[in-house]
Amino acid sequence: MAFPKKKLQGLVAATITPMTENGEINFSVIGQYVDYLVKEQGVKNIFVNGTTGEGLSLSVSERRQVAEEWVTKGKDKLDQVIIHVGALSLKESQELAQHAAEIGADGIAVIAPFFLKPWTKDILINFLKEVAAAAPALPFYYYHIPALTGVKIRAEELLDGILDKIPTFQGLKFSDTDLLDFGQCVDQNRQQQFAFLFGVDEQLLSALVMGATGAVGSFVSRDLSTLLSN
Ligand SMILES: CC(=O)N[C@@H]([C@@H](O)[C@H](O)[C@H](O)CO)[C@@H](O)CC(=O)C(=O)O
Repeated sequence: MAFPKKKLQGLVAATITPMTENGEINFSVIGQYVDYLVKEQGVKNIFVNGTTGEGLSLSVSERRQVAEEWVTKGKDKLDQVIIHVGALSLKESQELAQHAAEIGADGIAVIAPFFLKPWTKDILINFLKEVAAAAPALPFYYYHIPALTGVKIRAEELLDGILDKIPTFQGLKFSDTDLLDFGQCVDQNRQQQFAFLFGVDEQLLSALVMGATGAVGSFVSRDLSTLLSN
């Protein structure tokens, strides 16, 4: 069991998935990418196969290979590698979660299924719970991004009692502009020590004031990492 694990906080880089001109994944540059993030940007946590990484446009096989390459190249250089394993198919999501555990990732994140959508909190939680159970030793993060999934269940509602359903739940990647919802998530879960990772770069300062413990974003810079480490 990996718990308790070091809390995921500060700046988390949402990595792009490098491609060749032919549309194949360019694995050969991932090692350089790790060095760039660590040495040039001062960032040691990454979020792989998310929105920026276009995980949902990759095949399951590609997602597995990309995840593995980041974990391998990040070994002894990165602090935490979080793999987004959300998918429309529960089985694919579970396969990716299990794979993330096998390769030694530090956590998994999952978005809500976005075609046949969960229409209640309980339906969504049940989906997330099944995915989390496929990797019972890995910290689990819910990736709330209603503008893209169309699943508008408020994060604050989802978090209420979540540990009873998902014991590995460690935090929230909040990619929405509803700061009232975000503030209520933070306020109502202070005792739980969850990670509250904000995902809308343009509103990060406001989110920090409201209690964000970190940020997952595509715009990373040394200035931001300094800000977040203070
Ligand atoms: C929708 C989207 O791409 N959001 C970005 C932001 O960093 C975004 O690029 C930024 O706020 C500019 O709009 C990240 O939250 C994405 C992200 O963390 C991910 O790749 O999963």
